[in-house]
Amino acid sequence: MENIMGQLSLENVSVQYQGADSFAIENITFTLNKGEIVGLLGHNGAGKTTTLECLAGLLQPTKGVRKVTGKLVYIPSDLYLYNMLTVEETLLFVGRLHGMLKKQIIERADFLLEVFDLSEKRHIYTKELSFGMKNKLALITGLLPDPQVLLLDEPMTGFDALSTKKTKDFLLQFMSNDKTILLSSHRLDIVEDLCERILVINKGKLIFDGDILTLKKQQNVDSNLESALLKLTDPDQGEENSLLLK
Ligand SMILES: Nc1ncnc2c1ncn2[C@@H]1O[C@H](COP(=O)(O)OP(=O)(O)OP(=O)(O)O)[C@@H](O)[C@H]1O
Repeated sequence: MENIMGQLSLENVSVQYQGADSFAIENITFTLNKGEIVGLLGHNGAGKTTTLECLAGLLQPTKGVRKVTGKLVYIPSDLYLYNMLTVEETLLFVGRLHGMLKKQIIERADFLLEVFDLSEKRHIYTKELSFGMKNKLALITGLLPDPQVLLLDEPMTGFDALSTKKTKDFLLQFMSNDKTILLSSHRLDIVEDLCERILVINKGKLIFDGDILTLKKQQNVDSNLESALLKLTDPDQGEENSLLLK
């Protein structure tokens, strides 16, 4: 891989958790290029979070190599927020961890709080936010340092319809600045709206890497990503599925 900012890859990566008798993910290989927004799909326990944590550098692969260039931010699905900090204090704290100046943090926070309709909550303790608002703040903490690579695990859980629409629009706008996003979600409507390319993990193995349209064509499904995905991950089709990997 050339040293292009915003590129990331896993090469033959396997992870076996301590005490486990099998791999959580096995022999995973893919590259994401600058400017791509890619969906990471799979059933519960398939290995999506393990893959994201590997890319984020939080988990050391048992085997294989991880390569990332550029500033990367990972927002887990259950990001811990300090209860006794206000929304603004949380952003000042996170911004400082990223080496940002106070003026920079406040400017960017003003902008992002406005985008995500949280301006009125800036002096509220995080413990007083609703579930959806906490998840919005988690996403804002990720966007605050303007990373080149964003890894998102179920980023819009608890968002209402308008917030989901605004967030999708914002992420597409964010992408036009040549960012790279890997988005893990069970919300297939969100994935279809944002991503052309998807990675599908099934029982720890990458069984599809390609365009959503290609998957639908291969599975003989006209319009519905859910049906195509269910056909792909149907255990009875396991043999055929391994042939679909590009
Ligand atoms: N800390 C851990 N220790 C041991 N096993 C783990 C650990 N974290 C995850 N696993 C196991 O690794 C496998 C993959 O889990 P992972 O969390 O990556 O799945 P996922 O695709 O993100 O699932 P979900 O959609 O439910 O969030 C599962 O079998 C899970 O039980």
